[in-house]
Amino acid sequence: MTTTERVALSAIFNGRPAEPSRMITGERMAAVDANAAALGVPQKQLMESSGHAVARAIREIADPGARIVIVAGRGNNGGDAFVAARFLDAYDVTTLLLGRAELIGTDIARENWDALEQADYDTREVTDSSALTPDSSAFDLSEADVIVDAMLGTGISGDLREPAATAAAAINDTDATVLAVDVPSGFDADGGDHASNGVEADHVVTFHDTKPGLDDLDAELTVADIGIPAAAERFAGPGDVTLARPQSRDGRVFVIGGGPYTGAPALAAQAALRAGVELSFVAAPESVAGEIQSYAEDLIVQPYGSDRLSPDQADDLAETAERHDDIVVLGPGLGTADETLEATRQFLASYTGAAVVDADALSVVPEIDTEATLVCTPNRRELARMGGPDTDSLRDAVDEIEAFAADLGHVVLAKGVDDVITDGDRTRICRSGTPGMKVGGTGDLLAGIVAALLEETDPLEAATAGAYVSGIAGERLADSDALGVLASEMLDEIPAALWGETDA
Ligand SMILES: NC(=O)C1=CN([C@@H]2O[C@H](COP(=O)(O)OP(=O)(O)OC[C@H]3O[C@@H](n4cnc5c(N)ncnc54)[C@H](O)[C@@H]3O)[C@@H](O)[C@H]2O)[C@@H](O)CC1
Ligand SMILES: [K+]
Repeated sequence: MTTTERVALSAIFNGRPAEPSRMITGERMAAVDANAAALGVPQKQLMESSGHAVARAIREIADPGARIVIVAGRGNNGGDAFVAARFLDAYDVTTLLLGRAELIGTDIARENWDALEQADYDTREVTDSSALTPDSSAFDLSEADVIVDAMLGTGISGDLREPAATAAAAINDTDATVLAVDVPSGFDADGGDHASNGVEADHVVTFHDTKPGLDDLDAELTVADIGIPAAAERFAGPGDVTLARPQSRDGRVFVIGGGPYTGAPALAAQAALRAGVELSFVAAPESVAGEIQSYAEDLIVQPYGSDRLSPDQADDLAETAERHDDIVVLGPGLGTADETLEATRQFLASYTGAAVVDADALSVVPEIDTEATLVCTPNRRELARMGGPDTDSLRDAVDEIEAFAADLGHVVLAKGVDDVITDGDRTRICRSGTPGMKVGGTGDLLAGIVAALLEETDPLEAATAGAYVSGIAGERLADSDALGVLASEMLDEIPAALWGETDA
């Protein structure tokens, strides 16, 4: 079947006009799901939609009265199928759970299992997967017209382990039509690989968007709309934080800043430490190194012999950052002296690693060809000076900012009341924060947080999560009408904003 036919088929199932769907990884899907929950659409509601979509697909391929066997795992993929069973009263349905019901892994899947039991549906726990093999008399899978594969969804990677492996072999052995829920069990929705011992499906009903690699399988694919609001993808939320949250204390941030100003590099470097990096370095002129160090004993300040950054230091700094695989923050407090701007040009021309570019260093980015991976963090004024739109409301200028980022070839995090984060293709808006955060130093904080998150994830995700976390750090300090927040106070709130409950 061609992609166009698949899209057309999915339109029939969804009852909406065919439109080419985008691709989403399983990991990002979980983030969008968490964002939806924070917007008031809880996952149990999405599970209900998913189950309903599976039932609709079954009605397309099997006549009433047909024998349907659901083989479910103990995760949410199984939960979707428990829901589907309730929509299939016109069929002869048996739901098999691989394992014991007490071990169902999530509340929402368990609640849907309990509902089946209490409503007297035909449910069975399979504690010994050999019960499913063809020579077993315990359960005859071969009687099924349709087998629903709801063992494993987007929560897995690698070859199937037992009992799923035996069950998959038994399913593949039958002549029944196999319909997979979300992905065929064994399919890695992040990498697009299919385990060699995975389920071979004839139909796949996947949710929200197709997943990488699904289109290449020899199966009929339906993409079902399950009612996730577009805002769950568009607006930064707690799911974005989960994606970018550091899992271990790791990595080094290298702030190149200071000269005319000293607070800015110190704030950026401290924010990176608060956001999980192991070491935070500041390369700064000798004349101000002591002052920067005096703000925080946690920083490692590396002085160079001049009053301000100049081309003499550029190659050395790029070489040092690359040797240690540092994430660079370029710009805080550097000033706009000609020789400093020349030094930032030279640095970016030779540097090939990752960097957050902020403040005075931003103006050179449009003129420079660089192999570095950059996240540029302009405020309104800096964005206009770089050649982007000049606007009061970044949100109204989203399309222009997106086009600007596409042209620039780097991720842009434009800072305003609502931040706009874009790589020129994918674009997000961040609404967290308080009016009081319109104070000196919060931009430096954000640069440091994004740098730390770049250790963990890709530039767009790091910038999105960084913007959200910085806003939550501000919200934690003050009611939205309190205008006295200080960036230095926000530092202490970063860990809770990043690792605490962010969806309250
Ligand atoms: N994310 C979303 O937006 C939604 C997800 N839903 C469903 O939830 C599913 C994801 O659910 P879960 O995250 O609970 O994960 P799964 O239901 O995919 O299962 C995860 C379980 O598989 C086990 N596992 C991992 N690797 C394995 C391997 N190689 N062999 C055997 N077992 C393995 C893990 O221990 C874990 O218990 C989706 O595929 C979809 O069906 C839907 O309910 C609706 C919304
Ligand atoms: K599945």
